[in-house]
Amino acid sequence: MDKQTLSFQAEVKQILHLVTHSLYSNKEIFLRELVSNASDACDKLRFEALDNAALFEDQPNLEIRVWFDAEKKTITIRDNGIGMTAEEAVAHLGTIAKSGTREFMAKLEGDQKKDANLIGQFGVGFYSGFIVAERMTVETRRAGAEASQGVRWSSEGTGDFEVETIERAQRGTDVILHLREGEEEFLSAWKLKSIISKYSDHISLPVLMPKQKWDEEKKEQVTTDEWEPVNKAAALWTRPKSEVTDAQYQEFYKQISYDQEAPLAYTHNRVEGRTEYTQLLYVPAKAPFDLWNRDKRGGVKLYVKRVFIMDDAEALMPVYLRFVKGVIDSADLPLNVSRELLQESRDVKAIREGSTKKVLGMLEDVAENQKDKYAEFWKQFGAVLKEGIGEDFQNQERLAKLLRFASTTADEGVSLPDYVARMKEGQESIYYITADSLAAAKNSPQLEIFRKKGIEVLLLTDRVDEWMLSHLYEFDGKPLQSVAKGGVDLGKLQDEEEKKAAEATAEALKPLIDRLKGSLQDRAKDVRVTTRLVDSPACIVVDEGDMSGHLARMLKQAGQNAPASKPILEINAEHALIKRLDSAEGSERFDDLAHIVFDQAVLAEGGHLEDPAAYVRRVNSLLTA
Ligand SMILES: Nc1ncnc2c1ncn2[C@@H]1O[C@H](COP(=O)(O)OP(=O)(O)OP(=O)(O)O)[C@@H](O)[C@H]1O
Repeated sequence: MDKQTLSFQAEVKQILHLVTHSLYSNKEIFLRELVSNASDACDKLRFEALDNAALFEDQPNLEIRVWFDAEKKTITIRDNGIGMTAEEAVAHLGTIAKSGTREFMAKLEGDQKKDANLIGQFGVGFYSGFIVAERMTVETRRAGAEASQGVRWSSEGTGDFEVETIERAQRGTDVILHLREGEEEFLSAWKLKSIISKYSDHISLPVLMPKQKWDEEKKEQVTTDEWEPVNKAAALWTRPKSEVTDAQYQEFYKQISYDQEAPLAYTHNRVEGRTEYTQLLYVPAKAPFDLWNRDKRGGVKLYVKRVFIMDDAEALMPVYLRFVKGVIDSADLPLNVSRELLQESRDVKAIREGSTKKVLGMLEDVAENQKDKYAEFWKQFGAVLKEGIGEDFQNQERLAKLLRFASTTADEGVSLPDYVARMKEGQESIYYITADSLAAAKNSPQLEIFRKKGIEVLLLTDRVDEWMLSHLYEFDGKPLQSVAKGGVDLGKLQDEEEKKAAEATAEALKPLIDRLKGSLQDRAKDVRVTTRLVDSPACIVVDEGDMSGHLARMLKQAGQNAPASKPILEINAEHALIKRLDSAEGSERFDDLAHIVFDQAVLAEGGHLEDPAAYVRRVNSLLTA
């Protein structure tokens, strides 16, 4: 191919702009990114060579070399990995933004564009070279290709790049950084070594640099022809726990997650027995921008006997733990395992179960010993963890203990064990209400009797709550009961006298109730007297088996059909408005008043009126009467 000049794809240009303008405060990461790419390229070669050993050519030892040239002001990162064809170089280094780039760029707005943390979370990879380089040249040849199929790619990291075919005997890739004015500090063996050992110690391949020697005559360090490894070259997770420092665990996390913040917790174990594997798993402190995407594959990398197999091996973690990052290295799986095989493997099932238990254990530990941290975790990931209640029956009880809610006692952080410990004598159920917002839940008329009697009610406002509750019937032997469904049965909490009085009132109001049923026959399934209200005239409840108003609204918003079931109107016999209604019986106003009472109950519950204009007309006619 003759020399061609091509344009970067729009998203790539944006990334390049961000890289050179925003990541300046942490320049040295360029070396981490490029060494990591070199290591990935070697992993890929090792993997492809499983089926085709000829790809190793005459160089079976995979390695990365880093050196600099003080005169030319260049730094070179060389790997003898998989290399790239011309098409691959064009696609990977310029015209096809990595999956997620577009979505990511769309998410960044205004000032956020300067936020290095967000950019870090995404990982800028190859382009980070332009933080320190005014030009990057890549010389590469795909393993197995002819020497005449070498490629030179070169760019100043602005609008476009050049590619041409070159002769290249050496397999793999050289990335050559032509440093910008002012970046000379990186032309130092000591500096480069210290960056490599800081960021790349765990890389499983040797990273070599030319050996330095003290020259007595020149009185300075000079570079020799000998190469020496500058990293430990043992994958972090293969090292015994006692030899890995907290700082190294944290650094490894940054590399695999692109999260600049320290993880919330991590766990590192070697599991022996029928299935043997090593796991190093992290729970992040902050949710990634695409947490809600359930199709997003998990963040766990799979290795088999230290050979990298695949990123994002989703079969290794349940979907509701998709925020977990880390590495699992199995001793049992075949090296040529595919995603499909993973789904069916019994070993994978054992690994997934073991890893799930470990993650839950980590979370329990944080919840128990670092309550503030757990509260923050809950804000970030709580709603995702709730998915587990319906998806992981085996661990449902453990998960239920990890849940946190708002309640009528506290705005956040209430656990089910907390609730149970505070239950009133004679209270048999765990009461809850679902609503669109905390304010709507708190002010719901259905809570009035519970407030009056000092009974705590959980206030659930997450979108997944309704779904979760359809899988969680009880906790600690106590049923979970909605205060907006069915009749209120406070069981032993209600004394006999109260019950008798309620029955007597119901009897006395029978004619009124019958009349109301007539007026509202198209809107209410039933009308009855209730003891659940204190200050409000009426409220809407649904039958035990029916869908709650909150869930029906959510379904409608999502464009789905909610089964049409009419609610039940409950009235407060003690309320002035109901008394007024009673005395209006027989008058022509009765119908208007009945509808107003019903509409107000719908509004108080957070519902929408089907005919708001009719409501306004009725209220106005009363106001002007
Ligand atoms: N040294 C290399 N050898 C072979 N291919 C490379 C090398 N460096 C980069 N590439 C190719 O270029 C692509 C883009 O690299 P880049 O670092 O931008 O992203 P990435 O490595 O895919 O993602 P990330 O950095 O987020 O892990 C890589 O996926 C790989 O295909």
